[in-house]
Parts: sequence; C-alpha cells; structure tokens
Amino acid sequence: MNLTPDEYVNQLFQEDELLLKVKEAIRSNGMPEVSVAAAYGRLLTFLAKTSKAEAALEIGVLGGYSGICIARGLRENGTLTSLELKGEYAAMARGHLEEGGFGEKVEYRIGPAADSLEQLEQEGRTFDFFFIDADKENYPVYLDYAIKLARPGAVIVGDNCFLRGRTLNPDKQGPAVLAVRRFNEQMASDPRLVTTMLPDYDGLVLAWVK
Ligand SMILES: C[S@@+](CC[C@H](N)C(=O)[O-])C[C@H]1O[C@@H](n2cnc3c(N)ncnc32)[C@H](O)[C@@H]1O
Ligand SMILES: [Mg+2]
Repeated sequence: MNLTPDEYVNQLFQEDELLLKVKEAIRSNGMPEVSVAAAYGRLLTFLAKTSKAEAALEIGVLGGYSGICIARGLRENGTLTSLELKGEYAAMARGHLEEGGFGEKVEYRIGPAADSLEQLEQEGRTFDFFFIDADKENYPVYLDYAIKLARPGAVIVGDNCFLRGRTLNPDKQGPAVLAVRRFNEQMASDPRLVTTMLPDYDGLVLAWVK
C-alpha cells in the first residue's frame, strides 16, 4: 500500500531528540499541541539559512519548537527575539533553547505581542526574518509591524492561514477568520512584498520584503 506524502516525508526526515522532547513536554504539561509541523519547522531552518538571517523575530513561542528550528538556521552571530503572552511557556522554551545550545542567542519578551512590537519599534530594532504564529485575531497588526521592522530582503512567514479550513469556508465570519482573511489578502497584494502561499498543510504563507 502506498505511503501518504506525510508518512514518506516523516520517514525520510525524522525529528531529532530535542524536538521530540519539546513535544513530549508540551503533552505532559497539558499545553496545546500546536507546534509547527515537522516539515514546516525544517522549512523555517532552511529559510533562515538561505536568507542568511541575522536577527529573527518569532511571535508565539509555546514550548520552543519553532524557536529551535529558526535558531538552527541563524548565522553564527545571529539572534532570535521571541514574543510570548505566557511567562510559563517562555520559561519552558528558554530551557529547550538552552539545551539546543542557543541560550545566548535568544531573548524572550513576555506579554501581549502587540505591546512588545511597539516597544521594539520604539527601540529602533529591525529584523530580517519573521515567524508569525500567535493569536489569529492580531495577524493584521503583526503584519503591519513586521513590514515596519523589516530590513530590505527580510522574510516573513505566517502559519495556519487556513485556520484548519475555516478561512476557506465563506459561512465562517468570526473575528479570527476575518482577521486571517485580511492578513492573507494583504500578504497577497501588498506591493512591498513578493509572496506565495502553500496550498496544503494549514496554509503557510511566505513573503520576501522588497
Ligand atoms: C501556535 S502557538 C505557537 C507555536 C510555536 N510557534 C511553535 O510552532 O513551536 C501560539 C502561541 O502564541 C501565544 N499567544 C497567544 N496570544 C498571544 C499574544 N497576544 N501575544 C503573544 N503571544 C500570544 C500562545 O500563548 C501560544 O504559546
Ligand atoms: Mg502554527
């Protein structure tokens, strides 16, 4: 019997011990099991590497899965700034990033990400890699900040742009769906961006900032 594409890819590229440990910690602490899927985590590493990312920003941390993937792709002197609402999640992620050897590279800012983004703008910080993966209602706000804080040539990645199918269903009109549709439309049409959206998984959208 044929393997599914997922099964085939997951056989070829198995998650390493640290990533499996992150997932186990999330499970055993009763946290939501919504880390980025393995192949897309590897895509984050790949994109950070190929874009030679030096200053990455992640919005939505959970247990540190995507943070490890991004940190693995950073340049030698690169840094990751991670925004997370919950202090206990950031503490878990910090432990995992330290275990991966990235303790010196990562800075956590706890609280609503929109506040942290405003603070980063006030500080004059800029970034060349963004991963947006927090509360969906604020995706348009996060995109505005990402474009403001982006260096020319920056990469912006948005996760879960199909909202497990809700974005695709015209009958769904809740605030998260409306916000993500707005985000997707801006990603697709903003003249400052060169963008694509992968039409499988849960809708990963990728933009390059001119
Ligand atoms: C989907 S999870 C992140 C998964 C993570 N990027 C990964 O793939 O490993 C979303 C995270 O966003 C956080 N979050 C929710 N609302 C937030 C807000 N307003 N500001 C910052 N973080 C928020 C949640 O606590 C949760 O940890
Ligand atoms: Mg996600």
